[in-house]
Amino acid sequence: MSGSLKIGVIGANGWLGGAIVQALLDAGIVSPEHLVLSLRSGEPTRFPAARWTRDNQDLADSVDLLIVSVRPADWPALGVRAAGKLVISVMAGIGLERLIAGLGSERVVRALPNAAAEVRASFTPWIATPALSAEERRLVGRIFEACGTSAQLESERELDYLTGLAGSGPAFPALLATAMMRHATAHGIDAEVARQAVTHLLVGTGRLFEKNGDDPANTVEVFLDYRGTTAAAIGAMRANGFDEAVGAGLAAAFHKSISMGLSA
Ligand SMILES: NC(=O)C1=CN([C@@H]2O[C@H](COP(=O)(O)OP(=O)(O)OC[C@H]3O[C@@H](n4cnc5c(N)ncnc54)[C@H](O)[C@@H]3O)[C@@H](O)[C@H]2O)C=CC1
Ligand SMILES: O=C(O)[C@@H]1CCC=N1
Repeated sequence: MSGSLKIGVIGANGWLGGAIVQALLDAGIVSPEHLVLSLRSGEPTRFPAARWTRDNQDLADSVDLLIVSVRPADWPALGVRAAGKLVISVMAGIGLERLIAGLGSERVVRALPNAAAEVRASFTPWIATPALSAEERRLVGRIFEACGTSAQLESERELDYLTGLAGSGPAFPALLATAMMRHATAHGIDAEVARQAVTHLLVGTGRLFEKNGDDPANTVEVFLDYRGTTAAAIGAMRANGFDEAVGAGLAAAFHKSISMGLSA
């Protein structure tokens, strides 16, 4: 199906849409002359060899695969019909039923990449309607493997849950890093030194997890065994509600994913 596959991306001037387009080009899944990209206002800043348009219906009519990457609040006004087309939506919260009804296509995928698609390191859960063929599912897998790694799910409830854990995910280590930097600088540590420290600890921990393929809880246990500084810190963090705060945050994202879909 790929090679001469024509791909259209609505919202390609945005953060995630642009990251996906770059990943598709880097992986050779599409060539620039087979890309049709849309933007709402201004001038395109990237992908000069692609065809840019402001006419989303013309874009949908011109391509084999349509990717919708506008914000959920912009979905109701989009009004694009894509009967007979394969469509991938990366919008948080908009469920398969609404996508099928709005687009007029039965071949729809809901996917939740994250911001790390920009560096080909997104984990992307996705779910497809039964109408997708095995070949189309392989294509969807290839697209999200180009953005990092991916997993096809069986239930939309899992996708709603993972909208927080995976889609919003990079924001949470960033939140931890912000709290650590704030504390360090309040204790007189130079801001640039603190920034380097938290950046390397996030990158380094991620690499260790990848290398060991281990349950993160084992890493925590190994550190607790020293009964030293780390155990003192973890004990104090847990006594102050660390686990409960993370759980409440993920539950809030799960509920928001469902409620956004009802209101958007
Ligand atoms: N940024 C992220 O980390 C993630 C984003 N998402 C989802 O991806 C979607 C896009 O998010 P971002 O790229 O972050 O937002 P963004 O605001 O950077 O990009 C959205 C783009 O869509 C354009 N747009 C809006 N209406 C349009 C229309 N009618 N025609 C053409 N273009 C139009 C906007 O001008 C903007 O450039 C959202 O639905 C979001 O829920 C999902 C997971 C992660
Ligand atoms: O925050 C949101 O609503 C989604 C998930 C990450 C970006 N957009």
